[in-house]
Amino acid sequence: MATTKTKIGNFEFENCFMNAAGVYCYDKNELEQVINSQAGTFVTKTATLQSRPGNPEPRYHDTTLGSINSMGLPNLGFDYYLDYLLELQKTHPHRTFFFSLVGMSTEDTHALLKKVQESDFKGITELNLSCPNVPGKPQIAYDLETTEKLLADIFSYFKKPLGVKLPPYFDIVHFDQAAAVFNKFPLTFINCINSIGNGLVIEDESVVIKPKNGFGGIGGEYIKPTALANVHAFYKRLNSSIKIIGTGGILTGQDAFEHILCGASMVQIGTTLHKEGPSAFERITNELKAIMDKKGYKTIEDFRGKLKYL
Ligand SMILES: O=C1NC(=O)NC(C(=O)O)N1
Repeated sequence: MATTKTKIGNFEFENCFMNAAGVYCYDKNELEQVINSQAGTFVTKTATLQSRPGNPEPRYHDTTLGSINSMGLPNLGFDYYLDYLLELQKTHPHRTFFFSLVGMSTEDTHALLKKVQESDFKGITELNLSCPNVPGKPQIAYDLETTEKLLADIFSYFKKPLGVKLPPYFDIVHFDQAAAVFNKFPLTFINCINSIGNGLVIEDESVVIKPKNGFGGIGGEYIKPTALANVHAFYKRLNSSIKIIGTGGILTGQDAFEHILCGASMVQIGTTLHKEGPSAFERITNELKAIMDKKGYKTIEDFRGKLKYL
């Protein structure tokens, strides 16, 4: 029987599936459900220095092919998630979890990361450089000069495992330029992709979410081709020490197989988890194992990154 174990940095995980930040991770109750599922680990909702109510509702809407959201980074605040993560280090000492965070300003981002650096947190930090839904705030990683300066400043003091959550890029030159920036830093991983920002879903004659006149991040089946392209583009360009987390359009084991074939070492599930609940981890894991068994792959390393070209 195939195993879907994986490794990110110096950490091993029993399963290469986890939630995507924003889904099943707002509070202890939701995170506990992911801990108790077949997921290999979890990532918290992106935490900001102070708690945030987020955008006006309705701000999330499922569609046949996926979802649209403009949550606006609602979260219980950095201290809530850090306290819980430190508690889990006592109750689940052999597990490693991800802490997603971002400041509402550059100063806040540094304040957050300095608090993590000074804390006893032993897990992995995911810096969210790609939220498309805070009015007036750009998706940071679309500004590569700012991103490079931010990472240079961060790595002058931050010595714990750190990765970045990226927006989708759509231009080969941007893949080249972004990879050249990321290769300058000791990143543990990059996570491709966040939702495709500022899409518009209409039902009858109306938008379906309230914030920003209905503009929101798109997830689900719609975004798998873009997610796969970003995973593979960076897999081919980054130093092998920087692992890739694949996020976007995972509905089945086949979708996960494709993300790993493109180079992903971990796969995050968002929209499908929101629709199906944590039982999706067991279903998708079993579907992937069945594909691996059929093809004679024992571990994900047997086919990771080995996408064939014509
Ligand atoms: O990074 C994010 N991506 C999303 O699609 N939505 C959330 C949010 O709006 O909080 N954040």
